[in-house]
Amino acid sequence: MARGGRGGGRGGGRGKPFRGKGRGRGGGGGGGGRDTRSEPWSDIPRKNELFESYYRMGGFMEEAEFEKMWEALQTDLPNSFRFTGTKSDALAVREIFKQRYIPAIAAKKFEGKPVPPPEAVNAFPDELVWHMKTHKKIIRRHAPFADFQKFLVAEAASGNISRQEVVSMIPPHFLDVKPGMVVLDMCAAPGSKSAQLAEMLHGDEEDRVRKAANGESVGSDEAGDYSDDGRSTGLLIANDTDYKRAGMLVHQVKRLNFPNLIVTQHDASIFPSIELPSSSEKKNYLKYDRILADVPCAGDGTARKNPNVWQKWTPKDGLGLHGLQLRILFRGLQMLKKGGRMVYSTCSMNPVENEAVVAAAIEACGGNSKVQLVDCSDLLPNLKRKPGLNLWKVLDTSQVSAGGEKTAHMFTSWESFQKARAKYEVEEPERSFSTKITAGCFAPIPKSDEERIPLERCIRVYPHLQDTGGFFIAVIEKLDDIKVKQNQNPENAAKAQRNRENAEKTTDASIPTPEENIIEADATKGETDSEFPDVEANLKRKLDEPEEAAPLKKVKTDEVTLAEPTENGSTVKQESKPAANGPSAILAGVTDARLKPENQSQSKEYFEYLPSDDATVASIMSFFGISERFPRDRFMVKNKEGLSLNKIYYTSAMAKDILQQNKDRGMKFIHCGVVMFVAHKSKDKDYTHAPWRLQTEGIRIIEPWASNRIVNCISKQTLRQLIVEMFPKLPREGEHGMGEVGDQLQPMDIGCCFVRIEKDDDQGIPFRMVLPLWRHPGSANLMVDKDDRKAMLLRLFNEKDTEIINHVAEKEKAAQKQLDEEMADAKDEPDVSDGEGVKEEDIAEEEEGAVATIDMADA
Ligand SMILES: C[S@@+](CC[C@H](N)C(=O)[O-])C[C@H]1O[C@@H](n2cnc3c(N)ncnc32)[C@H](O)[C@@H]1O
Repeated sequence: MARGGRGGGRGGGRGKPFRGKGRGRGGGGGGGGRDTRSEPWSDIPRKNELFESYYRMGGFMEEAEFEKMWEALQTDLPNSFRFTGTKSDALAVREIFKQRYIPAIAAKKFEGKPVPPPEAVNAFPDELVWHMKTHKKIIRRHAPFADFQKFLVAEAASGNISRQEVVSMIPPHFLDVKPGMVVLDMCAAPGSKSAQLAEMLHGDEEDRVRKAANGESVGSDEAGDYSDDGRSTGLLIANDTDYKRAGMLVHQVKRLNFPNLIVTQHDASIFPSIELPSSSEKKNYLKYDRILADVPCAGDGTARKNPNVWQKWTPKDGLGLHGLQLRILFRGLQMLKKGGRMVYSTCSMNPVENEAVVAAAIEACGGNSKVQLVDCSDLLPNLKRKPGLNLWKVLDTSQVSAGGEKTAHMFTSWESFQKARAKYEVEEPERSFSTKITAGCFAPIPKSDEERIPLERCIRVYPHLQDTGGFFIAVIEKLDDIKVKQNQNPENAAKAQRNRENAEKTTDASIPTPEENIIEADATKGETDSEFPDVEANLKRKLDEPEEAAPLKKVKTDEVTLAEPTENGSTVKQESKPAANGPSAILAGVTDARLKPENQSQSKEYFEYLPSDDATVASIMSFFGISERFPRDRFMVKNKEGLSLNKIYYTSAMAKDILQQNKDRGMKFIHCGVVMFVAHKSKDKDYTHAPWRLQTEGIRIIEPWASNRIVNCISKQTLRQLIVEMFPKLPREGEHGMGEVGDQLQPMDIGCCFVRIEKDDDQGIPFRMVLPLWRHPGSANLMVDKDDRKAMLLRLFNEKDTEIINHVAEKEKAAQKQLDEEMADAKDEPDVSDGEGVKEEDIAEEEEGAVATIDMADA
């Protein structure tokens, strides 16, 4: 259902996704600071000796592998995009793209050489993901690229194409989401993966709803749970802690028109337990079938598009983020259902942010018997990948204030690090070691085969493997409830609290001071595992520019105990004491946040449901002849008073349960609901019996259940007329006939209608569309804005320069011109023309059309 009218676009279609500047991964953590990829940065040398030395020396990959990766990092990242929406719709748009643009581009030469056309990325199924190596400058300036670029921009604005980095598309594929599942995206902004997850949850719902409305049976099968009369019963909660980025997330997911989607703004490491209605005294909390933790990271895998990596990356970034990453992953595992699946991902290649986090989280959960890494070699089989690491070194990034030979050191185990620290405590007490290094940063040393965590099941995607960015993915399944550890001994509790505070400081201090960026250490021959030689000069490098403020500052751990919400909301207690500086200490505050109910009053959004017998809803349902089977109790308004004033939204049953049950608990819900009806304000008494308009956003949800106000547009030429003319005339003295649509509209009352356009291969209509249309007294107006009309003309008719005609506006303009001229010509004359030729009715219609256009944007 989700997507809207599927005509000009998918509901509003106003947003221009993936354009302009956005902040990079991590919202500011290390290399994930401000993303300047849309700015020219060819003058920035792709050099960062720290980065190079760290990856060369860390034992993360073979020398030859490293060389290939390094070479790839020196080159620009191909542009990539994917076709979005239901599979059949996505395939249809892909076909237009393939047939119309690929041959023309393939025949093109630039400066005498053939230009490589866009290519399907074969790591993904059905040729739905493409990338293009041709430089943007060529694409923008030269036909046929310019035409193709126009198509890309129009379809991206309409929501049929999504520009997204290839590697960023991988994690949702490993999550194996099916309709009916409850899914949480913990760090979701700007929302490209949330969009993928929503599509997966949505499945082939629209076909099923139509079948259900026609009386055919649909329900649950292997493909998913559609038991809500063909609708997918699942839910997606997309969360981000950062206020601004959460705003971007709302903008992005609003376009999906998915009634099963809630956006929240919480710190994922203390994500609140969401209450569900309960039939008994016992509290009931939401647990998730699937969780994505695409965590903030240092982002060195984005070096091909992100100059910050070259300018600012230090090994300190990853170390600083390890604690937060671990807390987020652990919190996710707590909230996962038994049998559920979680994907942890970063766009960093640093094991401290990757395998170390995964291993520490698995250990903290109680090992392989509780949560286990999944072997995903059979998923996306064409994806070129490398196994996760079982061994790596951890760099001590501290500074030695005393003189002496300055060398940074890498350690392979927590023990050797501790030993070195102990030695220096005696011999050189002023020598400091990085406080960010914890036991969990090191590769685990298993006591037995059974205990061994098969980290090779993690997935590493390196830039040179298939010309992408770098990425890390781990897929974890929850086998059993996690019995989490808690200190009951007050001394231990106090210690854990101190450790927790240190861990917080550690995380918050992810913005390095200039001194901290100077990695210097005395040689500790024989004590450390290896040295990090020959980087003295670059280690002393100063970072003058402060990093962008990181959302990480918002990390708060309000609770001391380790707690997993159980079925009854209590916490599971006590097992053993945490090792100081070990993962347990970092995790000591991971639980659901204590919600403050008063937060609710600060919330900008109200979500008030209308009663199922609401008179306004009843009149709308009756006007459009909506089947009794369509639920009446899921309509919502967004004002405090709960009145149906301007807009009526629709949500799924589960979204409603959650919003209502948690209304006064202090949850920060910042978006939910698809706008379904908008009040049609007019002084004209003719309209008062039909005062609500259908909206592109929600039209596909309700249309299968309608029996009134349906107009079938059969001919592609009629459709073209409806698109090109803003106000085509209804049949009247042979003027603007509007074909079969005009005939059907003629006997109808004034008000809104559904226009159905069925898929028709013979005519070149690639998929089914449903669009709202307002029947005026003498004309009709497809309620689709100009940009979407242009996108439809390009997609369906391959017309790129056709002007949209607005007879009413033209007449009004002509009348005004005439009026101005007459006034100028006859200053002495007492009377002026009254704008002959422009009928008042037409002006009114134009004004209403304008209102409709504005409202569709759902400002
Ligand atoms: C790598 S980005 C996520 C990208 C996103 N998954 C996508 O595909 O569009 C990491 C996000 O984590 C957010 N973040 C940072 N700390 C967080 C925290 N403690 N809780 C939740 N989100 C956090 C950042 O604001 C940032 O948007």
